[in-house]
Amino acid sequence: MLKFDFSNTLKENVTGGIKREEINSYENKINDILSLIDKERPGFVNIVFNRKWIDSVLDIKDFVHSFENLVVVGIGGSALGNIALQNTLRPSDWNYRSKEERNGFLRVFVIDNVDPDFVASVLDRIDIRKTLFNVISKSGSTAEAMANYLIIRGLLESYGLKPNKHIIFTTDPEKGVLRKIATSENIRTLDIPPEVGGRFSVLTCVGLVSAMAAGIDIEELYDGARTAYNRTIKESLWNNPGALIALIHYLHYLNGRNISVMMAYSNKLYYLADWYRQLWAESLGKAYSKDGKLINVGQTPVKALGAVDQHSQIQLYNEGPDDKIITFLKTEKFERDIKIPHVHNEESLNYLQGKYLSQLLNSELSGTESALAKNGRPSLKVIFPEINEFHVGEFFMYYELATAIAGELFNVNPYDQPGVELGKKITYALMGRPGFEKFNMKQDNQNG
Ligand SMILES: O=P(O)(O)OC[C@H]1O[C@](O)(CO)[C@@H](O)[C@@H]1O
Repeated sequence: MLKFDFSNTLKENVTGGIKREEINSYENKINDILSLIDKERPGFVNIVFNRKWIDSVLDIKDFVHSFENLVVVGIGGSALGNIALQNTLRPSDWNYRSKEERNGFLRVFVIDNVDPDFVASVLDRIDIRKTLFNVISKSGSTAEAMANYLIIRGLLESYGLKPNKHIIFTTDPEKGVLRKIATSENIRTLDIPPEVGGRFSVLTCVGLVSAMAAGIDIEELYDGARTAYNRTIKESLWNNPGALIALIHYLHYLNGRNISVMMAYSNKLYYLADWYRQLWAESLGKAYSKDGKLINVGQTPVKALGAVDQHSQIQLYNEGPDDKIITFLKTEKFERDIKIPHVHNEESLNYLQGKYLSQLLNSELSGTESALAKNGRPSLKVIFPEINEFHVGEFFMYYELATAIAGELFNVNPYDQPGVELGKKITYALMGRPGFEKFNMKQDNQNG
């Protein structure tokens, strides 16, 4: 199981920490929240207790595996889970490996942004005839996903390839333009459960298709997620990582720590921090409380990579404003390791020669953690015994649950995102979409 270390968030170890008694005083409230969650079973929980989503993906397994490349087209919650799964559970050179080295599994690319240089570079790299595109959009209307869909569709047609042989849609079961096109053109579709928001959707078909395509064990992901759920619902507060993540972040926020840094000491785990950023930001950054009061709450999630950001951010974290709570992600087992050879008879290099890179990286984590603690700065640690499907499934569920619990503590609705709508409407107006003319308030500023 994933391991957690909350000791450096506590007053007894770190001057800026929280007192145990303060945490204990929330025990009843947390128990009430957990009972509510177990009673209501939010959509992101229900999916892992239902085989439907795994089965619907397995139904198209042969079709998916008849291709060499899978390109996911989507953005935000329709992309970040895919990116996290691929980068965490596949080696970083996966897409450069030969088919044999990939054991016949597909290369996976994700086109999220509408940066033309980026989109062109992905499309240049793949043989379109051997490529399946999974266009993912829950709403079926997001401008970036739709634009990139139209581009790949145009490309397929220019090659004389039938769209319904190269595209699948992952979208709402009823609503949206993708559903409409799918019905009229007989394009394969997978459903996103309407009650699961994009940032909570990684374990729906949204993340499962690309995972299966790359040979990731989707059953294990689910096992890990279910284990995390059961532990969160059953365990008492001090043995309950999901509840403690939420409560400790909330209490530190009340003490002025309005930034939540997730710092991974593993390039693979870094992509989980990217996924977490959307989850924590969109879910908890809200203007209004559930009872309609203007509160403007939210903790800004920041991602960082150890040891790289020790040489960029750590000065600030140690000595700058005391406004951060830091989460370290650590792995106890790297897939590979490299021994640093004895090359020089040189005193100042002897502490490195003969050691392993994993030892150096994890020592750097300990050094950073201890230095922060000495400076009174709180941190917690999530420890992966190894980076595998089970633990990644656990991680997703713990953080989704922590977000739901934090939503109750902050008294906000963690499942909506009204703040992204206005910008979307202005974009539609600038691009000339009928019905949005009145939002064209930025026209004068356009193009400088
Ligand atoms: O899956 P969709 O509907 O295209 O939405 C993509 C993303 O856009 C948002 O609605 C707003 O950024 C996110 O919540 C969502 O994950």
